[in-house]
Amino acid sequence: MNPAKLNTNIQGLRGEIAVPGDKSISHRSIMFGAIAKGKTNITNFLLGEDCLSTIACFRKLGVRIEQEEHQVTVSGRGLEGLQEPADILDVGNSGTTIRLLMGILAGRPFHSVLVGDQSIGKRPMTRVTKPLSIFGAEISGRNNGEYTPLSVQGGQLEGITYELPVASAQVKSSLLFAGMQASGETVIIEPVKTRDHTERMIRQFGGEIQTDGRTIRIHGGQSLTGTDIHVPGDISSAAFFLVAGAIVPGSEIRLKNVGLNPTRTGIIDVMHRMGAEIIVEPYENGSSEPAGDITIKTSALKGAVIEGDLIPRLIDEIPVIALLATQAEGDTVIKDAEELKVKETNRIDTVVNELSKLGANIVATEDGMIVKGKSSLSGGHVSSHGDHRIGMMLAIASAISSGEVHLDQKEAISVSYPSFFEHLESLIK
Ligand SMILES: O=C(O)C1=C[C@@H](OP(=O)(O)O)[C@@H](O)[C@H](O)C1
Ligand SMILES: C=C(OP(=O)(O)O)C(=O)O
Repeated sequence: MNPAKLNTNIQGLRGEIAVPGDKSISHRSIMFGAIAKGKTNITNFLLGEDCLSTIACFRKLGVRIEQEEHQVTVSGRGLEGLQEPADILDVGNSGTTIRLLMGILAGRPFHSVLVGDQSIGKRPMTRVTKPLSIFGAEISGRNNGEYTPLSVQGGQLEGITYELPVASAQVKSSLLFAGMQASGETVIIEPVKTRDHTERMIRQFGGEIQTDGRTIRIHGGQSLTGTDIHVPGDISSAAFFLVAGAIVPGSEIRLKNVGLNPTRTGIIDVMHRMGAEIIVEPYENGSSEPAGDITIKTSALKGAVIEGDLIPRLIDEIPVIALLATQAEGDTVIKDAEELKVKETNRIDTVVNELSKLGANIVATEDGMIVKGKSSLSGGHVSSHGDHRIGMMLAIASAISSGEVHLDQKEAISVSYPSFFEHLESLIK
C-alpha cells in the first residue's frame, strides 16, 4: 500500500483489529525460555524484525527454538546450557536485544561479540557495560565501551547495589539477568518506575524477586522452569490506531486484546486528559500481564502537559502523541523526555523536523517539544529515517493531510509492526 494515496477520500477509520504481540514481552519470553529448564510455549509472539533478531542470537548460543507463525517453542537447558557462539551475535535494530542479552552473557563463562545496524552503532551502551563491569564481567567496545561492536567475556559475578542514573527498563532488566547469576543479593534502585515485564516474568518462570517502590532485590543462583506464555497485543502498536481513531473524522476503532500493564498505559491517561473518547474494557484473565479491549472515537481534543513519572509509561508513544497534539486546541508541552534523543533516531529532532514539513506548529526543547494546535496538515515529502515509530506516525499523519504525503524508508515499520499497512487499509472507509 502506498501511503501517498492514504489521504484521498477517507470517510473515517472504522472496524476492529487485534494489534500484534507486545515487543517487550516477546523478547523476554525468548530470553527467559532460553535460560529456563524445560519447554516454554509462546503464543501470539511478535514476528517483528527486532524479536526475530533475539531468536537468531539465542539460536547462535545453542538454544533450540522452533517457530511456526506466531507460535514459538523454546527448549531451554538452563543458564549452563548456553554455549559460546561460534559467530558474532547480530541484534539488528534492537536496543532491547543487545542490552538485555549483555546481562545474560555477563554471567556466562565464555566470549561473545555483539553488533547491530547503523542505528544501534550510535546508541549508548555504557549504561549497561559500566554496571555489568562492576558485577565482574569483562566488556569492551568502541569509545571505552560506549558503542558496538562490543565484546563480552562473562564469568563469576558478585551482587551489587546500583542506583540507575536513567529511567530505563532495558538497563534494569539487564542488571536483573546479571543479578540472577551473581553471588549474594543485587539491589537496583530506579529513579522512576519503568515497565516491569522482566519482574513479572521472573515470577512466572518460578524465580524470586522483591519490589518495594523503586527498589528491586534479587538473589543469585536461581533456577527457572519453562512455562506457557501468551503475549498480549502491544499497546505501543495500538497507540498509532488510538491516535488515528481520535483525529481522523468519522472514526470508531475497536482494538482487541491490548496489553494493559499499568507501567505501559500512560498514553491512555494522556488521551483521557486531552478529552479523547476512549473506552477501556479490561479482561478478567488471571494472566500475569493484564489485557483488554479499547475503543476510540473521533474526539475534540485539548492540549496537555506531559512530564515526570508519566514519561517512562509512554516513552515510545511520544512521536504519535506529538501528532495527536497537532489536532488538539492549545499547547501541548512534553518535558523530561531527553531519553528520546537516544532511541532508533533522535526522536525529538525527527518528530519536529518531519511534522514541520507537513505544516505542524512544533518546536524542539532541551528535553522534549512544544506543539501548538490545532493546525491543518498539508502534504509533503517525509522520511522515517529508518525509525519504525516515526514511519507509522507519519503514515497516520497522511490520513489527515490535505495533500499527498510521500513517505521514504517505510520498510523500517516491520521492526515492530509488519502488518501495519494491512491493518490500516482494513479500517479505511
Ligand atoms: O525494556 C524494554 O523492552 C524497552 C524499554 C524502553 O527503552 P529504555 O529502557 O531504553 O527506556 C523502550 O523505549 C523500548 O522500546 C523497550
Ligand atoms: C526504542 C525502541 O526499541 P529498542 O530500544 O528495543 O530498539 C522502540 O521500539 O521504540
